[in-house]
Amino acid sequence: MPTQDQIREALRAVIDPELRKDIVELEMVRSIDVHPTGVVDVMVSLTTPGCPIRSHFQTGVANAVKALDGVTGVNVSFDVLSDEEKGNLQRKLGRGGPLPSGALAQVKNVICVGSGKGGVGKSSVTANLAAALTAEGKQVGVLDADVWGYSQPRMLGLGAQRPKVNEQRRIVPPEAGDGIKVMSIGFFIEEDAAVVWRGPMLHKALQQFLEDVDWGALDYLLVDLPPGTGDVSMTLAQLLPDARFLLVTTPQPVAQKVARRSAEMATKVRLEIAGVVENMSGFVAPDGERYALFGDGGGQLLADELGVPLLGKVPLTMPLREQADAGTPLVAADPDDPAAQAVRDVAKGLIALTPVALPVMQSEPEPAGLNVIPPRPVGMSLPMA
Ligand SMILES: Nc1ncnc2c1ncn2[C@@H]1O[C@H](COP(=O)(O)OP(=O)(O)OP(=O)(O)O)[C@@H](O)[C@H]1O
Repeated sequence: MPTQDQIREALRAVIDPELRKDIVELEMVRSIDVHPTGVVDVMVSLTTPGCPIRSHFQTGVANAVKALDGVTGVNVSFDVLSDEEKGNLQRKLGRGGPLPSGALAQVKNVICVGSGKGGVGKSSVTANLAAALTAEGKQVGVLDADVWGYSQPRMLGLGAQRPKVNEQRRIVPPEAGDGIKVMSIGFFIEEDAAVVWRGPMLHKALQQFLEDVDWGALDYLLVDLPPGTGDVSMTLAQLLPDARFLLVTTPQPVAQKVARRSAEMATKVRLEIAGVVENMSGFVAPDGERYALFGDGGGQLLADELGVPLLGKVPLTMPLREQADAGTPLVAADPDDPAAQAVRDVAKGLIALTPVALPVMQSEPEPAGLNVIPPRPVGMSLPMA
């Protein structure tokens, strides 16, 4: 059976990726209890209750302790450093200013919006959902991670913007509509220029969007993923372990099958699936008549298969497309349009699903052998105004 000291020593392997020091040195290990059965309880103190890297700590601690001889199980729980402890930590780190808790430290919920295939309206749903959440009084950011088919700047009316850098050397996201903070690769390259980068370069760009952008306090950060299950989704899953996944599909059974692959990917990388949105769910003619152009029921089928809620069925309406092209989401321009109403329902459903506060959590032991902390490559430099 390991002693407390041996466990503490093993926990030096768990690094806070933002402060770049191990959790023992940072005095974030609140308590260690070793039970005669070989079960070890570890409590870790976070700098902020909404700490986006919480599950990294959870996995890291579980793996580090489980590797010790005689350990039969690990329970990881969390609390938050007191103001005094944070002050001590600040002094220890030799910083006068506030604790650098990461660009996402004040982001309460990260929702990745994905789809199995392109063209199902994932970007339109994202832009309108951002407007709908804003209308519900939430603070919202949109990260356009659809690096090859970025469309958020256009859909949110920010086409020609160039982000600036503030005094803290953070990128300031341009704001759309009622204060929706937006970041997109589209801000950094010439219009219609093909984005040829991939692999590590992409990873760094996304990382910079997450870590070096001054997102500030947000209730929701919506991430518009590229279609499918490629590199970007995997990278983001690694960088955003606490994100949840919102799956957009169309009513056809074919689309639903493809979307399920995305869901499987999300599950594999341990992203929780929040729900399904069925888009292009019938065409509503100007006289209000509904025609099921793409069939019916695909969204519900997918939601049932995944055991998650169908959060909305967004019909095809011309104004949704027109407003996207004009740069004002339909939800903001005409909240009573049937498609806008459906997206507003999705927003309400999402809010209802979202835990409000983060109490002290008790977690199940994690399986061993997982990647604990994502690599933190040196930041790449994006051209800025
Ligand atoms: N409910 C809808 N009613 C009318 N038009 C829609 C609807 N949803 C999406 N569209 C239109 O369909 C086209 C594709 O939508 P969008 O770009 O949002 O899809 P996407 O899944 O994000 O595509 P990609 O994967 O290529 O990024 C756009 O022209 C958009 O305006």
